[in-house]
Amino acid sequence: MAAQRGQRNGVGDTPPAPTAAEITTPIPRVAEVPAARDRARAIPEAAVARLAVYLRVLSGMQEQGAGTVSSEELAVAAGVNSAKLRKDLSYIGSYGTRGVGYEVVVLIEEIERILGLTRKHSVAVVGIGNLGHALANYGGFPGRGFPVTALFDVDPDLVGVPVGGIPVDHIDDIPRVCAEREVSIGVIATPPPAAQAVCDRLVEAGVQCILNFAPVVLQVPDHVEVRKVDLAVELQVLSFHVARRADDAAQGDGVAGMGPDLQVNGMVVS
Ligand SMILES: NC(=O)c1ccc[n+]([C@@H]2O[C@H](COP(=O)([O-])OP(=O)(O)OC[C@H]3O[C@@H](n4cnc5c(N)ncnc54)[C@H](O)[C@@H]3O)[C@@H](O)[C@H]2O)c1
Repeated sequence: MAAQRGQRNGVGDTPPAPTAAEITTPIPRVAEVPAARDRARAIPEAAVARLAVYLRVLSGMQEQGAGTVSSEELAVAAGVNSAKLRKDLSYIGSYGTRGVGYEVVVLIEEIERILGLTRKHSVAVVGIGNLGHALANYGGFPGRGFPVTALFDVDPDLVGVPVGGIPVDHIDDIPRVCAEREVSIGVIATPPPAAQAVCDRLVEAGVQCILNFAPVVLQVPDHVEVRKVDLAVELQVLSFHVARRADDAAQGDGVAGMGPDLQVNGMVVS
C-alpha cells in the first residue's frame, strides 16, 4: 500500500485576476471552458470547502425563488467577506455581471459541476455503533446527492437489523453489496484498530473515496481519496481562535480574532 498522500490541491494558488472584459462580459460556463478540469485541480482545499458552503446557501436561495444574488448578499449569507467569495468564484471561472451579480441557477450548476455533484454518490457506512447509527439515520445526505445505501458491521446482533431503513450487512459482504449498489464512498465509523482493515476491504471492493471518522491515519493506494473528520481538531481550532481573541483584547486593539473564515471552514479535514 502506498503512503497516504498529502493535500492534492495547490493551496495558495492564485487565480488570474479578471480583466475588465471578463467583469462586464458574461464568460462561458465551466463546462464550456476548455481548461475547466485543470482549473478544478488548481482550486485550494479551503476554497473547495467554501464552495460547498456557497452551494448550500444558494440552494436555499433558489428554494425561496431568488433569480440573482450579489456577491455581497451571498458573502453575508455564507459568512465570508465578499472579496474572498469573489476570489473563490473566480477559481471556477465565475465573475458575475456588474450591476446584476450572479444567476443563482447558473452558479449552482457551476459549483455542482466543479464539486462532481452532477451525479449521485452512493454511500456505505461501516461500523454501525453510536456514530454509524446517527449517520445512517440522518436524512440530510440524500438531498445533497449522497444517499446512504449500505451499512456494514461485524456484530451478529446488528447484522440483518434495519437502521434508517437499510438492513445492516456483515463486512464479509462488502464486495457483493458495494458492487450491487454501486457504492462510491465508504464512511468508516469503526473503532480505530479495525479501521485500516475495513479501509482495505472497501478499496478491494472498488470504493475510491473514504471518509474516515476513526482517529487513525489510513494507508491507501494513490487512486483512493481519503478525508479524515476529527471533531476534536475542530474544538482545538476553536480554542486557538478564542485564545487569539483574548490576546488581541489584552493588547487593547479591540480586534476580534474569531474571523468569518472560522465559521465557514467548520469542518477541518486532512
Ligand atoms: N471524528 C470524530 O469527530 C468522531 C466522533 C465520534 C467518534 N469518532 C470515532 O468513530 C468511531 C466510532 O465511534 P462510535 O462511538 O460510534 O463507536 P461504537 O463503539 O459505538 O461503534 C463502533 C461500531 O463498529 C463496529 N465494528 C467493530 N469492529 C468492526 C469491523 N472490523 N468492521 C465493521 N464494524 C466493526 C462495532 O460492532 C460497533 O457497532 C470511533 O473510531 C471513534 O473514535 C470520531
